[in-house]
Amino acid sequence: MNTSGRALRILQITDCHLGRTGHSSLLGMDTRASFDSVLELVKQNYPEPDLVLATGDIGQDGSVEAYRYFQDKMSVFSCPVFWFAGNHDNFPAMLEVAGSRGALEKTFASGPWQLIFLNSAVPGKVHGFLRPKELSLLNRTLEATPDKFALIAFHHHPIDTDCQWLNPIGLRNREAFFATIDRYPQVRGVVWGHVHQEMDQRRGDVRLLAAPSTCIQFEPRSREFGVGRESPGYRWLELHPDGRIETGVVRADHIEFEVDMNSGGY
Ligand SMILES: Nc1ncnc2c1ncn2[C@@H]1O[C@@H]2COP(=O)(O)O[C@H]2[C@H]1O
Repeated sequence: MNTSGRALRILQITDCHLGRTGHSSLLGMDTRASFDSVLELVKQNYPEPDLVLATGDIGQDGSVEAYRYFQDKMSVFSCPVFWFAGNHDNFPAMLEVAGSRGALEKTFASGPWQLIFLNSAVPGKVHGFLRPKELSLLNRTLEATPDKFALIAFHHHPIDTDCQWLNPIGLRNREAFFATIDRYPQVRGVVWGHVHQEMDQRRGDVRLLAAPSTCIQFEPRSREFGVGRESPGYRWLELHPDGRIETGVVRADHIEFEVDMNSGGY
């Protein structure tokens, strides 16, 4: 592997839950306003990523307008922006707005790194599942690129969280996913959204990472659904030429957001 050169800088934004109009909200939070605040923060702290990765639940109501809003906002970045579906998304509407597969491509290679984006959404369901087609793409790509480090992204969590209520709605066939990546020592990271909170764990040499939502947060360590007090935010990742991943989460702590803290779900 070529271990010289600089790191590939990635911005991960996730679970934006954007709606059809400027008045759309989730549990009382204005999701366009919180998304805009997170992007303001990105502009100040991480203005020139090499790639933006939006890991699902970009829209809340499946409307074309929500994806248009997202796409317009992404035009501030001069780098490639990749997005894929979560359980709340509407793939045909995403495709209509994207105009071509461009932003919805499944793989991207840069220097010593190979990125693979999978669709874990199951129509009409909240939980995730990687269909044989997705696992086969994963397997094929990893087999073809043994000389590149790999980062894999999809929407649903492939490991349990410390929130009991979230565990049944993660990736259901996680064993098949891990059985696949265990055959490829070049895999260095897996990133996802869905859990509306930060996670950073390891499984051997593989970093397992989740990012906060750009809108409401879920309360960590809770048996039942609970809204978290933390602010919306984003994750940055730097993929180094020697296979190391540096990463962190930044939150919009300076802004007051309205959210219904007593909600029992949505
Ligand atoms: N009280 C609840 N109990 C279980 N699941 C819930 C509850 N409220 C919402 N959900 C679902 O859990 C999902 C977690 O993330 P999503 O934003 O995908 O959408 C959420 C809802 O579909």
